[in-house]
Amino acid sequence: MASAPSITYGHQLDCAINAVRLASKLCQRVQLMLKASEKTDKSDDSPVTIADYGAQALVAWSLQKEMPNLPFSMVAEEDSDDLRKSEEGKGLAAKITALVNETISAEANAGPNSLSQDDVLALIDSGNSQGGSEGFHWVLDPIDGTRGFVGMRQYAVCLGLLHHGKVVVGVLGCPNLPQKRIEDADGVAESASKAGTDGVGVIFAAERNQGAFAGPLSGNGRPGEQLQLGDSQDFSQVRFMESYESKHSDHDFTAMLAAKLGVTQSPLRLDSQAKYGALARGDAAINLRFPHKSYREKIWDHVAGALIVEEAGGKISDASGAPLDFGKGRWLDLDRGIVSATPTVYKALLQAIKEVEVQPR
Ligand SMILES: Nc1ncnc2c1ncn2[C@@H]1O[C@H](COP(=O)(O)O)[C@@H](O)[C@H]1OP(=O)(O)O
Ligand SMILES: [Mg+2]
Ligand SMILES: [Mg+2]
Ligand SMILES: [Mg+2]
Repeated sequence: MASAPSITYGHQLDCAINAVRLASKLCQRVQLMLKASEKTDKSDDSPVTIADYGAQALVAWSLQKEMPNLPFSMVAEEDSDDLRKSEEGKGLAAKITALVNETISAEANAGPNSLSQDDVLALIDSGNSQGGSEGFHWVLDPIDGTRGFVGMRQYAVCLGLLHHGKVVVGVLGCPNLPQKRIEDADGVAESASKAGTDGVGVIFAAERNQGAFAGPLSGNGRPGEQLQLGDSQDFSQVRFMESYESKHSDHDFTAMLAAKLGVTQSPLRLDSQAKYGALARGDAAINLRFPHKSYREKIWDHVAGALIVEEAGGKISDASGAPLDFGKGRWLDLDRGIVSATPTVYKALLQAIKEVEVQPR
């Protein structure tokens, strides 16, 4: 008996790539003109900019335009509450609407002013799905690493697709990431100021069981370079990555882990899921995230990057080795932190975590 054909998600991958490219264009426009007044602070003290909202609206618009006949469910970070409450919020909503329309007319061959302010607020709120382990759900972080975005460092537009709780498509748009392998922290800092120029801006894309690919963010179609991780375990040569912000991941704990493994190179500190892309193309062999104890992870911070790492041949799990379960709603419950690495290094890393007694604070 012939076996059932396996499901592929090629059309959804193409649509996700187009949506991420469009939203990345909006982010690049805003980064050129960002002012403090266009940034608000949410109740968790994280910043949000007109670009976060605009990118969320554009991804929702683009996906629905390209797949009009499919039911649409999206789990996304932002909502329009703060844009409806105050005069200041309404002013931001008007700016976001103008920005979304400008980007659509410049990049997507649509007429100017094609979306009203209400349309844009509704698109932002279309990201309010609770997700879960049944059916299809898009998962979006319109800007991951907003602090990096504001600080002219790294950030990423991160879009994934869940099918029955498993990630089947993952796309990362990284406008400030160098297209060449990162050799040192200074090089990557410099690249962020050259966004939009030759050699800067990368898109990573993966489909389950079909591999992970990278290529220039500018341009069309699927990125062409397949990523396949090597697997050396020479810890004197291995470099690890972690958050730029020590508030987001415990740098003291990771330093202890690295010492236990015999890693001597200093860490590469980057904002956002750009780290997952950098791991998948071999810029570093380990990515460590140990948030402080009170922090609860959300699925949009890991869905797209996790598939890109796995399809490049890497491993990802929580700190106990348990797989990340993205099918439980908007939150991601896990043991202590999230680790990803090349396969042999990953095994040694889990062992080192067991042996290091002190827990992240
Ligand atoms: N207190 C916090 N601890 C850990 N992560 C945080 C905290 N506040 C925000 N984040 C999120 O951490 C991620 C950035 O990761 P990194 O530190 O690796 O750059 C982002 O998703 C960011 O949200 P946001 O998407 O709003 O930027
Ligand atoms: Mg945020
Ligand atoms: Mg995020
Ligand atoms: Mg975000």
